[in-house]
Amino acid sequence: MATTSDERVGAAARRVAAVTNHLSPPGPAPKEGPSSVSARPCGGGGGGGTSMNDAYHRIHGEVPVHPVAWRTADDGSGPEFTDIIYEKAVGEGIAKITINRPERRNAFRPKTLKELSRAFSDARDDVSIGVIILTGKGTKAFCSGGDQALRTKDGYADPNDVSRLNVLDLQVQIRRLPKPVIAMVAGYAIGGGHILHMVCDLTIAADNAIFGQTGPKVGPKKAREMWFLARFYTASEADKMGLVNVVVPLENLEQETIKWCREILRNSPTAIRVLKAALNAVDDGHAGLQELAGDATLLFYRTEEGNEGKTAYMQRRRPDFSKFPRLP
Ligand SMILES: CC(C)(COP(=O)(O)OP(=O)(O)OC[C@H]1O[C@@H](n2cnc3c(N)ncnc32)[C@H](O)[C@@H]1OP(=O)(O)O)[C@@H](O)C(=O)NCCC(=O)NCCSC(=O)c1cc(O)c2ccccc2c1O
Repeated sequence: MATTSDERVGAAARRVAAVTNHLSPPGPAPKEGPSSVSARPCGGGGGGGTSMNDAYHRIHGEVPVHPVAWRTADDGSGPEFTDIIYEKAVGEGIAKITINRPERRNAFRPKTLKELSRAFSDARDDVSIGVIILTGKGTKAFCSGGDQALRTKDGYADPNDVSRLNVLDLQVQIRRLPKPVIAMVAGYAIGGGHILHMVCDLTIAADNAIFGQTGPKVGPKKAREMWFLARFYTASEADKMGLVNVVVPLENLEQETIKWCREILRNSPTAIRVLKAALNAVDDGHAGLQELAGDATLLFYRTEEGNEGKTAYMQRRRPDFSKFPRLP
């Protein structure tokens, strides 16, 4: 039977209303904090915006933007940190790792990298932590790369130590860490410091950020331009070439970063873990696939079906997989 266009529009409107009613909570929108902003950006840039009256917002409420209370953290595995500040937010799943060498524009020396590695490892193992912020002390620099005073012909070395390019291990550690790492960038991100923000999952840049030299994530022509000409680029230019996620006024940098963390923390940790591995797998070749396959194994270990294999082995019997469906 033919339907008129009015009937079709009416039916579509009824379907939308039914879905909306189904999703709407009975009461007013939940409030999570003393002050809040929209959880989904309105318009480009992702920098927040006004509240929207859609189903997502009615159910999830606003993302709070009140400041976090930081407490000093320690991995308990070695000497006290000197080159970094390691903190965790009280009552929230956020860790913050700050390179603390502002007098050197937060250049990293091998000691800095060892401490960074310890902190990232602790944040990874802490199941209460869901997002990690990497930043630099002060507003002048995120990180100016390797400490040139400690550069040798074989890499970088602290006095009496062996030279090597030890930042490469940290890059891999961040890349493979199954939790989002957000670079919170004010001031310079140069050389090895630029690569550090590139290997983070997201970058929130202050409007005073300056980027120099790049990894493979911008278009290949732009990457070559950055490497061959060694120019510096402003936050707004970096934004245009997709090098950062959002640019915010310097005074709002931490507030905006925390808001992104809180928004991420509302989502499934397992989904985020697998998504990070899947997004990296394209560029990381076999190492990326190994990580993704490892995540599939982890999911399998957590199933009844996975447990049957282990239980049968421990009980010296054949495993019985007959009750598990062979899904199409
Ligand atoms: C970052 C700057 C553009 C900032 O300029 P600004 O004018 O604001 O500040 P100053 O230049 O006056 O610096 C203040 C103070 O800090 C010292 N300093 C700054 N950066 C470094 C540094 N990287 N190492 C050592 N010291 C630094 C500076 O000397 C001043 O000290 P005073 O005693 O004079 O007060 C500008 O500072 C700048 O251009 N910095 C150098 C940037 C640089 O060359 N970075 C190294 C790039 S290469 C790299 O990082 C790297 C490391 C690796 O481990 C790799 C491993 C494998 C592959 C590649 C690697 C790699 O590329």
